[in-house]
Amino acid sequence: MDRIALFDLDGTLLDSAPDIHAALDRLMAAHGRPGFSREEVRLMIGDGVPVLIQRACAARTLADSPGLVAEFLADYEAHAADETRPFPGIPEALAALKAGGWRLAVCTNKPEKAARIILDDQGLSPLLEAVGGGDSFPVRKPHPGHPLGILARMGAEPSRAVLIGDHHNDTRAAKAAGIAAVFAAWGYGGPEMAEGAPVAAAPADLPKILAGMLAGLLPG
Ligand SMILES: O=C(O)COP(=O)(O)O
Ligand SMILES: [Mg+2]
Repeated sequence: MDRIALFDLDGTLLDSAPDIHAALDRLMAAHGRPGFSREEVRLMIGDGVPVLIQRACAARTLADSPGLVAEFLADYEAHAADETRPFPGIPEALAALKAGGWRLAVCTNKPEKAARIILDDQGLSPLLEAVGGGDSFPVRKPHPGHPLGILARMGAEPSRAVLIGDHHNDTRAAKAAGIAAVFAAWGYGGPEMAEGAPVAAAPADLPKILAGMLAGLLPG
């Protein structure tokens, strides 16, 4: 019986804010602007890099442009795995799910190239069947076409999947796609972003919660 766990990346599998913050502050400094606090950066993460840059530019009265996005990405890709690490308990939770027969994939608004750089660096890529980034499809979360596109690549049914994420973009994409959702409370989103989805307090809780949800999924 097929079962698929789709994981969000930033704030769910990875504590990636330190490297995003550092690259964003370098971009601001290069353009004569002050940097941000870590909390400010966490609140700007979730809608992909173009929106991150848009938000940062708006906060620093800097003209937003595709050039700035490219400038950020070139720097970020070179430093994406400097300090970024899986949250404590994530490697163990992924290994337990995999051993329990779950097929694992990533559904992130982070650009696919940067996502793959970190997943390779942290040795997580061999556990994953697919990685769909914010630039891998014509749409991204909260659009349901993002997780549905990944499931289609895997030849898998939405009714057999659970999407685990830390942002309302995750819970909304899952709901619109007919995919079960779990909210990752250890991430960057406030508790209101669960929007009614079951909440996992820590990565170690995932195997049990997902096993319980599987019982509620359609047989097949
Ligand atoms: O890069 C972002 O803004 C968000 O990425 P995520 O979808 O993995 O949380
Ligand atoms: Mg996230």
